[in-house]
Amino acid sequence: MDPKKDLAVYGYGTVAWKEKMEDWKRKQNEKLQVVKHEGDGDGGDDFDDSDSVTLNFVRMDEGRQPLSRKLPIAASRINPYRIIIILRLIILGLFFHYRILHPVNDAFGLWLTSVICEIWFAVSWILDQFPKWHPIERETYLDRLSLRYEKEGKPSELAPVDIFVSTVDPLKEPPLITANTVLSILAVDYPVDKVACYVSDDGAAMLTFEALSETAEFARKWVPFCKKFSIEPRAPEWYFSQKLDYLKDKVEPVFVRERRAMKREYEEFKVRINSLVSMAQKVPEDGWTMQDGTLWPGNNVRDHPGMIQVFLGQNGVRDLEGNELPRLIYVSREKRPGFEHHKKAGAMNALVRVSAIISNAPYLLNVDCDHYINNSKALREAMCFMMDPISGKKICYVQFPQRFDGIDRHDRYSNRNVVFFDINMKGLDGIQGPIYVGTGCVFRRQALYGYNAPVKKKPPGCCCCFTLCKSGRKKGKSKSKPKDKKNKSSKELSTQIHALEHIEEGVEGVDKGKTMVMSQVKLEKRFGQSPVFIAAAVMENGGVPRGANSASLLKEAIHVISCGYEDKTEWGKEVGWIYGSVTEDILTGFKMHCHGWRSVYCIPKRPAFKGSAPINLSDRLHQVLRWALGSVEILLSRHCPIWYGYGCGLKWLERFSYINSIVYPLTSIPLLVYCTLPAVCLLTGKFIVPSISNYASIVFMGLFISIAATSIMEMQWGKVGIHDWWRNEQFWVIGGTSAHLFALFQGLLKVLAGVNTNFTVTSKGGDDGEFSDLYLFKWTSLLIAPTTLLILNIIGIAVGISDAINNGYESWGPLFGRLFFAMWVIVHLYPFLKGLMGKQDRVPTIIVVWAILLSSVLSLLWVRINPFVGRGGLVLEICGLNCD
Ligand SMILES: O=c1ccn([C@@H]2O[C@H](COP(=O)(O)OP(=O)(O)O[C@H]3O[C@H](CO)[C@@H](O)[C@H](O)[C@H]3O)[C@@H](O)[C@H]2O)c(=O)[nH]1
Ligand SMILES: [Mn+2]
Repeated sequence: MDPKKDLAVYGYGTVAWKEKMEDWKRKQNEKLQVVKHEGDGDGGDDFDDSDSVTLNFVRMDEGRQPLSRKLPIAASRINPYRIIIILRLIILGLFFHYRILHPVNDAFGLWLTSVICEIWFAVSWILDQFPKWHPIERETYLDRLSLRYEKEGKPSELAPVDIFVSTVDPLKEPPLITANTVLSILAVDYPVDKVACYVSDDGAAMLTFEALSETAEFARKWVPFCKKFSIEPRAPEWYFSQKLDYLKDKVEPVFVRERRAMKREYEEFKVRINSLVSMAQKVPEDGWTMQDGTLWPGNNVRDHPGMIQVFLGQNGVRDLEGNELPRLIYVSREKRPGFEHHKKAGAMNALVRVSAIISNAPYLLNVDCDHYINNSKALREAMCFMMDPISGKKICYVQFPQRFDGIDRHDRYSNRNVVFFDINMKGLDGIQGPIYVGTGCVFRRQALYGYNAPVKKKPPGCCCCFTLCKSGRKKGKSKSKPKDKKNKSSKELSTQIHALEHIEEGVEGVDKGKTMVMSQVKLEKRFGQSPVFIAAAVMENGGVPRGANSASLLKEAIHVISCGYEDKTEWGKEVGWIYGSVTEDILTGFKMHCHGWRSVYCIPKRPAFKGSAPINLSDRLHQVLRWALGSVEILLSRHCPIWYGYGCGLKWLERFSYINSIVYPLTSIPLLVYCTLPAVCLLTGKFIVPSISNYASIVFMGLFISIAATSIMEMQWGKVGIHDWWRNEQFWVIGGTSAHLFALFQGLLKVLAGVNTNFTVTSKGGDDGEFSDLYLFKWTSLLIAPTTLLILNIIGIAVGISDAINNGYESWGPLFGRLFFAMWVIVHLYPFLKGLMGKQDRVPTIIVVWAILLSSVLSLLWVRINPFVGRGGLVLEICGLNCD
């Protein structure tokens, strides 16, 4: 807490005031102690009026404290880290100075190629490094949240949240997994009337529909059980598979009994779901029919009407204990041939609109169907930021890290992504906030509508305003008189982003003034032709407009999920999830940061959400292929962060990071080249550096050490283990030489030839055995490049060593560098090699054939052409030194 700023905000303007307050607080505390003590003494509830007033004061005071706090990384950790970064930068300069002035005379091509690669690596290092300059962590105070918003005897004032679950293919995303996610949502620790769960079914599958119906029924037993015994996690599959001895600390017998009964109930539920799944295996000739005999409207996945079904939260359905349940709503948006549906982003936007009509909560949480709530207080954690009266207003979303279940112990393919989630994202949080990663993220609804972040304004009831802000003063006027718009200074106007020029003042004052300012026509152009949706969209604090009956609302809800609804509107361009990339997440978050919002990274001790990840090599490569492809799509689009959105709220280090997250597929080319160099060197006996001087070896060593040192220090402040770090390094090479490379070409194809990109959903393993999936092998052309690299380098090593044996003692010295270089490639590709071998320690023949073919062709070509070996004319003699 910054006393100068934050205290002023709370109305304690001066330091003297603050001291007085502290003094008062201390006295009150002492008094409270006494009261408590006496209370204990005569066993009594004999608080008199003044005592309870005191108690309330203390509570009120606590309730007024900020709901969260920034924890900067300790200076003793971060300062040495920064020094090393600067040193590394200087050494890098010296390194290039040397490299460029010392070409290899007899292998000029080799030298030039390697230097070009190194320059690219250096650039991408800078893009990656500097956003980590000022990492922070955060702490939340859930008790203060509750003191402030859940006053005893009054209805809870916590803000409502609409929760979105996306699912598309019940075969790859088993209904049991989706059901678990939904159950964990329905049982979340939050007032039930403030939670609504929307499940988007992009596959229009009757299986999903029926599984959801079963889930709703089971929730009536499951939810009261969770709440009664405060169990964690509230996804039954994961709760019951926890390997802990719940009988150890002599738990209540009631609990033991009910747990056993519940476990049986869950088993039965599972049987029902599984039988639904097995029934869904073979499609009847004339399509599916529902239980009441009518044809399932979604029989044609690409051509079906919009469907909405409210499962819970209406008609007085209650749980077994008679309590209300959160709402549960099934939504499958309309699909027609000839209409682009925009994959997940499109599905999310449909949900944004449906939910605006049905519940219109001011906050949204979105999760993938496999990301269940692992910490039932997750929503409260997010609210500690969003509902903070001072800092909350500027926050567009609270992102939680993705954590995973069911990953092999060694995390062979770096599925956990720990380096990204625990180092890079913390770094970003210190700038303008983490990027959005597609799941486990709580949004402010208004931020999704494409508004600008609010500008700082005078806090209400504060005598000593800490900033003077133009817009804050002007607002009062512009509300009453739209004409005043012209008076706005042009500077202020220029900070507004093009698409929003006609919208006054961002989010604030939506309730009161905006409807008047913005004409209905403009709103319709922006949000589409639904008066009900528009009425909901302009309400800053959510809530459903009064006087609407549910039948007409449902009709409107169907209207807003129709396939043509978004035509000629700003959906996907300025509003909602942004279209144009299969990694819609990066783009959507980027747009918000461009509007000046900040996001927050929240890492509760108990992970808030958990999901699954593909653990076999082929699926994993396809996943990173999709991610990289999404990045290339952004790179080549108008939203490319290199060009887009200057003069708006995006901070430059934040921009660096966005640039980094979309140009990384380009690194695959220099990486591939660099990984073939050692083999080339070994085969030709040349090297990328001339035999080096003492000075050069010091620079090289320095670079090496500084690289190691920055990594080690990052691991320290990020609390990442060496193992996770190393997996990340390895996968950087594996992904870089395969998936990223492919993505680059596919992305170019898309732009040049208009080939459409697919969203290949990753299959979420069912509950089958222990990591059997890890050894699953599926042939994919993604495997060719890394395999070739591996074989080339192995051949290189063999050739190099046999050469040295032939040529005697002296040739071992220079060989050393080359061997080291080649080994560097091989150890990075090692997990890949393991993946190729599958379980039986045998590489599938097709790969061996391909790889041997390719590498021998390359080696032969090599001998014929030999382009890197120096050609007299080209040799530059710049330094004139003859080092040996
Ligand atoms: O047409 C589609 C395609 C996908 N999805 C949903 O998108 C989600 C993510 O798909 P998944 O195959 O699990 O992708 P991952 O690579 O695991 O997902 C990460 O990366 C994606 C971006 O590529 C983000 O959308 C995800 O939120 C993020 O978890 C799933 O819930 C799908 O049901 C749809 O709703 N409609
Ligand atoms: Mn996933």
